[in-house]
Amino acid sequence: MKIKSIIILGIAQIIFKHLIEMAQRMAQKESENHFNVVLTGGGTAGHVWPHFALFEASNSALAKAFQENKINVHYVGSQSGMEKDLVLSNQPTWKYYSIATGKLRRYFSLKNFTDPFLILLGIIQAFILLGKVKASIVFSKGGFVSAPVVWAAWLRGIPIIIHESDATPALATKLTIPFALKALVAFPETIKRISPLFQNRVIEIGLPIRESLFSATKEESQKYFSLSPERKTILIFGGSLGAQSLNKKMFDIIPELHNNYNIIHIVGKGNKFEIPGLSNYRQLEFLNDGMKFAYACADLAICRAGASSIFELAAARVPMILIPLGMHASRGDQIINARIFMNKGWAQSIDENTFQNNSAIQLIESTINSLEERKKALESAPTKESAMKTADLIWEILLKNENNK
Ligand SMILES: CC(=O)N[C@H]1[C@@H](OP(=O)(O)OP(=O)(O)OC[C@H]2O[C@@H](n3ccc(=O)[nH]c3=O)[C@H](O)[C@@H]2O)O[C@H](CO)[C@@H](O)[C@@H]1O
Repeated sequence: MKIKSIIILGIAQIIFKHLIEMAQRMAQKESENHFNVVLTGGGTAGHVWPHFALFEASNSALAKAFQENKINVHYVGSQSGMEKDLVLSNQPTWKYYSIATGKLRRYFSLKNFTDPFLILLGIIQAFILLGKVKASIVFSKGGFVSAPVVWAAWLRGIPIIIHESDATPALATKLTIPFALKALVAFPETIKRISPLFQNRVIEIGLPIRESLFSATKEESQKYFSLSPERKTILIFGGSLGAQSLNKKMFDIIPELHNNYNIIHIVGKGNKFEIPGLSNYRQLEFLNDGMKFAYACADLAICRAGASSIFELAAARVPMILIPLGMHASRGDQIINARIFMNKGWAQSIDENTFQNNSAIQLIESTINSLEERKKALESAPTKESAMKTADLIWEILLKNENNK
């Protein structure tokens, strides 16, 4: 009886030891294979969608690892910026965290006295958060929310990659580049605008574009908007927030354009305006997944010259008339973006003050008469390769960092 108990106890001990070892091995393997990728960027959609593109890049190791649950994605944005809505409504498996944000203005505002404290609070919140989620890497797409996250990541010694979409570096890029391991740029022209001190970390990579944007056909898109397949379609939009002054100019000429064309007009949240009696005119505030239908059925786009919009349109081979946001409301980034696209033959660019009434209609008509030629010129524009290149670079740095631990 005693011998029997000793044998049973012995076997139980062996099984127990084996189970513990197995659990330890699994935990070790889990931590070896698990990365915590932290994404940040916000304010407008151009600072958010490129993140999505990385995880849609088919065949990229990063996207595959994410599908195999080897990557946790954590998004750090603001409490009220549009990044929150876009992430929460489109990415159910990503975790969203908001931090305090403050703006660094180059003009007088009473908020200039309080915002530095918000920025400091944002840095502290981001520092705690990055530790809590055990961040393996930070990828920043710019916007005011991103700088505190990058600074906090630097304090923690986490590798940082930043990306600038525009041809001229934004303030967030200038403030974060000293702390970044790599600074990616969409336009080759941006490189010369970056301080010589940081040139060694700059890589021209293009602009990551979501593959899903190209998943719709013209026919299904015409059905989606209930538009006549007999007519050419003009897509009008002013970036992700809409552009009130551009909308006003368009409202003046839409009744006449409507005689010959289908029109999809994205006016921006809160900018709806009723124009009665136009059966081939569709007015929307913002398109989420629907943007793929807008690109698939557009024969011509009339829009601002935000970087994501113009790279996406070029990739979708949609001829464009660009009306860049002027110096009165920006650092002039869109003017330069538009000029570069125009010089390459990928777009036409016109000053907002010159674009009005009859001359605007003439420009639109003449562009529609030369669509084939313009589409041909667009064949030299980049398509989806940037998302894959960016995702690969992030993956490479993740692995390298893991091996050096
Ligand atoms: C006013 C302002 O600050 N503009 C800047 C901001 O614009 P913003 O981010 O709005 O402009 P972008 O053209 O870069 O991006 C717009 C994005 O919104 C998407 N979209 C648009 C309409 C819609 O209904 N649904 C939708 O998803 C487009 O597909 C595109 O991906 O960031 C850009 C990138 O740094 C800059 O070039 C712009 O100068």
